[in-house]
Amino acid sequence: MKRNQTVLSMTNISVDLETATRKTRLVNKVSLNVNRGEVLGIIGESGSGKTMTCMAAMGLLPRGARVTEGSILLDGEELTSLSVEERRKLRGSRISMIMQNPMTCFNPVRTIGSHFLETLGVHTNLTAKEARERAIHDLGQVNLPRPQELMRQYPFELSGGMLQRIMIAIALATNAELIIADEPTTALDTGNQKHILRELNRIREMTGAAIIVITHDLGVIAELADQVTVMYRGESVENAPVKQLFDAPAHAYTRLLLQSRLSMPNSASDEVRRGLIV
Ligand SMILES: Nc1ncnc2c1ncn2[C@@H]1O[C@H](COP(=O)(O)OP(=O)(O)OP(=O)(O)O)[C@@H](O)[C@H]1O
Repeated sequence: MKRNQTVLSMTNISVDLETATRKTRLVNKVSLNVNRGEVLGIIGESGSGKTMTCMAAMGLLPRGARVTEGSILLDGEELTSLSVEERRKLRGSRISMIMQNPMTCFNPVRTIGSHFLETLGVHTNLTAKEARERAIHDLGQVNLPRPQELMRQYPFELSGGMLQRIMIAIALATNAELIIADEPTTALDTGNQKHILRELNRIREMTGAAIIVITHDLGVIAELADQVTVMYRGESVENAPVKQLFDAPAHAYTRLLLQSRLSMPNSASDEVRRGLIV
């Protein structure tokens, strides 16, 4: 697969939420592409539809919400016509998700090793011994100390930053083609934010995975993204290469977003942002 090959292509995707009394459009005709080895950043204010767009790609929309129009292609394969079971199989194997709050993604009564081995057992053909070796290797790859010991630990014994890195290691071990990271750095302190950004960057270089990063943080976009989609009220108002977005934002909302974030203090990537924008 070549670097510029499209991994995920969403065209005119709409998501509607239907209740007994009314129908609300959460995502309106959004189109986006992400290529192999590239990072697409999705930015926009709270409630603008960033997560729902990605959940549509994952096949994980909340109850009552569904994709009502458009196409979602993963390596050219249409996902909207797959069954629930077929979509489930894609998650964890070809598509991996890194959640904002990793604590909620791990079962508190199971060890890290047990989570890892279950995922590898379901999504790869590795033997139990190979899976264990792979898990230990990939935990080391994301710079986690003492991976053997980690395999025996429980989620509550670890920090949010470590759990984020474990999720990245699981994505690495399953060779996911597409990784969706929803606010991967929001809950972390500055040091851990930097680690996560570095790991995501390394993964796309090492594996060629396509990565979508949902974020409020323009510093994260500046550091990581190749392409950016700006969302506003359920719509994608601008799609642009990262440099173009910062140098010559085309949409009024993007300009507003850049201005408001420039005047906002603090964030792990402030220095990056300053370097790029000021
Ligand atoms: N579980 C849910 N059930 C129904 N509607 C939802 C659910 N989660 C979000 N929504 C609605 O979908 C719309 C888009 O929300 P979404 O979570 O995609 O926004 P977002 O841009 O990701 O926001 P944030 O940055 O706060 O996560 C909003 O109107 C929101 O109220």
